[in-house]
Amino acid sequence: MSPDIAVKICGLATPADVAATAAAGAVYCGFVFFAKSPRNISFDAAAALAVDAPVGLAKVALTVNADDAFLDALVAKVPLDMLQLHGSESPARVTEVKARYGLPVMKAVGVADAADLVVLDSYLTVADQILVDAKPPRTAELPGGNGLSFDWRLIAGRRWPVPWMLAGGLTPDNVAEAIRVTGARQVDVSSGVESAPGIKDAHKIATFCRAAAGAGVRR
Ligand SMILES: O=C(O)c1ccccc1NCC(=O)[C@H](O)[C@H](O)COP(=O)(O)O
Repeated sequence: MSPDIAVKICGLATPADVAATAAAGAVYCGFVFFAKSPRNISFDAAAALAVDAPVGLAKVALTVNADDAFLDALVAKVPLDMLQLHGSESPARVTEVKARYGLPVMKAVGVADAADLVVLDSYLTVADQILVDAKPPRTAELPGGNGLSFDWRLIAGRRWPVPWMLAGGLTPDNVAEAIRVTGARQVDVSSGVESAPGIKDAHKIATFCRAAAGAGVRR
């Protein structure tokens, strides 16, 4: 697979998910720690997956407005390469988390309109990466992983001074177009590579990664 586009497969729950993600050439795998999510896993389960993950597959922990006690326990138990903050954490909280754990932090920002890009800007000096995701509907149970896209034209031609990842409603069928419109070099997917909520599909993971790599080659 071309290293031109880095893929993150989020919401892994089983050794087979990790194996499929690595075999497909993804660069990152994500573990969700959010009780309401169908993808939520325990620290023990994540630790077992992370310890057995192939070298080179970056392990990302996704949390939502987690406090220090939660993050202390997570980081003590699970070997991680990055923390993904997917709630309403402020720039000051991102700074605190980076300093406390010494891990790179990716801040997720929900985008629905141009005003959200102003919010995004406020994280550029504090986060190591930005996850540019679809803003969840007000009624959504989950702040992410809803399989919804935003209007990619909102960020067409935008460039930021830190690495960023496109997310939200990506699928094997639309990821190439999403990359073409936005110029993303990294993409993140969860529900688009599932057969049911929380159940990853190895064939969809492979097809998604191939489609992303193909889009990178054509850029
Ligand atoms: O995936 C979840 O269940 C989840 C729960 C709580 C916060 C965030 C969550 N997922 C965030 C992700 O990183 C997803 O990959 C991203 O939002 C894209 O999701 P999807 O639209 O399903 O591909």
